[in-house]
Amino acid sequence: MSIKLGVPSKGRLMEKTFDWFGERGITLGRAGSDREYAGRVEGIEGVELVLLSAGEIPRELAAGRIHLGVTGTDLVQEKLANWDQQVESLAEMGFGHADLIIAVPACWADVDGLDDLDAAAALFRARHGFRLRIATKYHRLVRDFLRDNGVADYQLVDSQGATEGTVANETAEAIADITSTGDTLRANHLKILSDGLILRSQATLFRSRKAQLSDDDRRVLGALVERLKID
Ligand SMILES: Nc1ncnc2c1ncn2[C@@H]1O[C@H](COP(=O)(O)OP(=O)(O)OP(=O)(O)O)[C@@H](O)[C@H]1O
Ligand SMILES: O=P(O)(O)OC[C@H]1O[C@H](OP(=O)(O)OP(=O)(O)O)[C@H](O)[C@@H]1O
Repeated sequence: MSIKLGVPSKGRLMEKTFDWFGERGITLGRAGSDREYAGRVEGIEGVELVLLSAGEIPRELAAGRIHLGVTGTDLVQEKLANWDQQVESLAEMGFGHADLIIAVPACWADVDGLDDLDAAAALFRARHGFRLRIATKYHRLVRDFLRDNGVADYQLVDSQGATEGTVANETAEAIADITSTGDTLRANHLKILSDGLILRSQATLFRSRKAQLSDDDRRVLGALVERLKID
């Protein structure tokens, strides 16, 4: 047996994760070409690298198929009910920062915060006969946040990408999505609600609370955590 470490298989998160481990003396890399999803680990024995979609890492951790995994806090909290019972956050890694926010058309002069959104939603329903639509892929986080903030008269519509475009395309009136520079929101004439921050996310190293560990695995995990200087 060995400790399985799940890392995003492409893009910004993968490269920065490789750098983060590299700075701590553990070299991660692809086994072969850029297209190959097998990984290699140098600098520690008994650790196996598994390259996965960032969006699948939460589920793999919760199922216990990987012992450790790197992904965004947004994806863990969205995809796992009672996420902290299934995984433990070991280290915030200082990259992949993104804020999950609610945004509305910049031209909605009367809507600044959630109370205004609630009022606009009631008006919208009375006028159009259906609920104001909020496009998102973060259904759990958005539903919980709006419930906790007393906004009820809306419906979520699923958007798995290019979410900011749904307002111009008239498939939604508002959106909930992640932003980092704010460029995509500005380009699509959207503004963030003044109290519309749902979650601050960053890349995080998680440990599965569900994965089985042999005595050897426990030793390797202890050594790895020590090497990564995690308290
Ligand atoms: N513009 C951004 N700036 C910083 N972090 C971002 C940005 N966009 C996404 N992220 C973060 O990266 C993670 C998502 O990465 P990625 O887009 O590779 O995942 P995914 O779309 O679920 O993966 P896949 O397409 O392989 O299923 C999330 O945790 C998110 O918060
Ligand atoms: O604030 P910004 O720096 O402009 O970044 C925000 C954008 O980045 C993400 O999209 P991504 O590139 O992952 O594509 P997606 O639309 O497929 O989610 C996110 O969904 C926003 O659209």
